[in-house]
Amino acid sequence: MASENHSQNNGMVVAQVAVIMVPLPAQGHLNQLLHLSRLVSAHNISVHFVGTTTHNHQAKSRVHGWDPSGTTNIHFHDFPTPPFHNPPPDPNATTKFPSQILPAFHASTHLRKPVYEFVNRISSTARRIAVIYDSLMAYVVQDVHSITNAESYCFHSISAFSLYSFRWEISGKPAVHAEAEILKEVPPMEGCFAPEFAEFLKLQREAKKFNSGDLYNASRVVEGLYLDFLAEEKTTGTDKLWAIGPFNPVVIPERKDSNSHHECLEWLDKQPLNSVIFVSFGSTSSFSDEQIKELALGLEKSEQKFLWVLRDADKGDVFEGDVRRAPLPEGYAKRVEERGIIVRDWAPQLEILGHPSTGGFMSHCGWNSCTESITMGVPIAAWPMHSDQPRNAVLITKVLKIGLEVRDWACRDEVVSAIVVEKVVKRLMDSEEGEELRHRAAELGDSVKKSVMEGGATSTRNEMDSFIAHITRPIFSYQI
Ligand SMILES: O=c1ccn([C@@H]2O[C@H](COP(=O)(O)OP(=O)(O)O[C@H]3O[C@H](CO)[C@@H](O)[C@H](O)[C@H]3O)[C@@H](O)[C@H]2O)c(=O)[nH]1
Repeated sequence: MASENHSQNNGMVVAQVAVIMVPLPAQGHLNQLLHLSRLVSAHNISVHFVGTTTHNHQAKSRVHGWDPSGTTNIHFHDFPTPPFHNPPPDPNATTKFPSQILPAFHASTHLRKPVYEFVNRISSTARRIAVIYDSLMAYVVQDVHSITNAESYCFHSISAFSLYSFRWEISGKPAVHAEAEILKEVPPMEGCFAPEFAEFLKLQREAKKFNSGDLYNASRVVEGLYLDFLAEEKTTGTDKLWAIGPFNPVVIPERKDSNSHHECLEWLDKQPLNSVIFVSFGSTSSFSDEQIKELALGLEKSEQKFLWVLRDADKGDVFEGDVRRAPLPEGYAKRVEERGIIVRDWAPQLEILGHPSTGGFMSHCGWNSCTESITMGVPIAAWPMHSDQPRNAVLITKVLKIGLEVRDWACRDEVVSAIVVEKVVKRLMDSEEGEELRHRAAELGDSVKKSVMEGGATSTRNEMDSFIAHITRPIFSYQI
């Protein structure tokens, strides 16, 4: 059974390449490498997704837009880790960085030995092994370079704009190219991370021994300039860079039966075109009771339709322990029932953004949320909370001009008032300015979809083909 990616060797079928994904155990990272697994496996390449038992389960149970269990050449490999502390998030913390998941990150360092052994075992089944690892999992894959037919590719889970602007800030903000003057408006990284995260970052930096190329969940249509800057820099020890995003499906499959989808989609079915603002803050943000009350009142006063996902940030292990159910103002659900719904569980975000009734997205600007919204052509009301999000907010509102600011990062210690929420929601959903943003977002979404589906010189499709050609390139052996 020899095929494009397989050949016969003394009667044994040997694949040209097998790919091993090593994700960081946090939803926004698991999600991206799982989506990438789908894209790579579509090239008739076996993909091995390795992780802790609980996080592999999390990744599979939450994915939207396709079904990993229906894909025969994606294989999940679950590895145990020692038990880790699993505290709930603190909704009242001043820094919003999700420190509660750091014990899970540290527990994942125990994967170093089992992952090395696994790659070693798999290395005899293919001529080449391509290990694609999250830049925050360098520690785990550091021994792989001793396996002669293994190469490793570093996946950067944030936008090219954010990554470049972080590096620019760290290198002392040197003079910038005229086209990149906007970098001067990016807020400094103070307040973006918890100090304890530095230790984990250092571990990764020190372990990064070799790198065969960099992968980005980014599209040249959206971030071409910053991808070029990153390519020029070569700071990661390689001049190979592929911009193969968005990883998320760009077309949502049709819904089959009512049992297989979330009820909020049926509610959306009944709403007019572009009439609903989707409000959701990813998997790492928690709001204080006071902030939730202001947000609730602002949405109510805006008199716009809304679909609000109100849930706390993930714990390190999402399947263990209680989850806080944040209170809403007295009688709120009843008062807004004609216009809004509140979802307390995991919502099908990609499908919501792809629904024709969704006309705006109030988001914390995590990179997955940004790419999903850009792909589906939905403008964003930006409410950054931590990490790369203030940078993504600048990309969305000032570079791409497909969004408005809700939370001014400079005032991040203050509660965002109901009045601010009301005003921004009205501007986005019920004004000429909002219409223009929706128009621009739709145009960008179309270009991104074309770049994935139709190809062209600087398209995602071309870059993906180039990456696949690179990892499946012939292997020459010389005998003297
Ligand atoms: O009810 C929900 C909530 C979230 N999601 C999905 O969960 C993901 C959330 O990812 P993202 O938007 O990137 O937010 P975070 O979970 O906060 O992501 C973390 O990881 C990202 C990638 O590094 C960073 O950009 C963020 O700042 C960081 O907080 C997205 O795919 C959403 O579609 C759902 O499907 N349903």
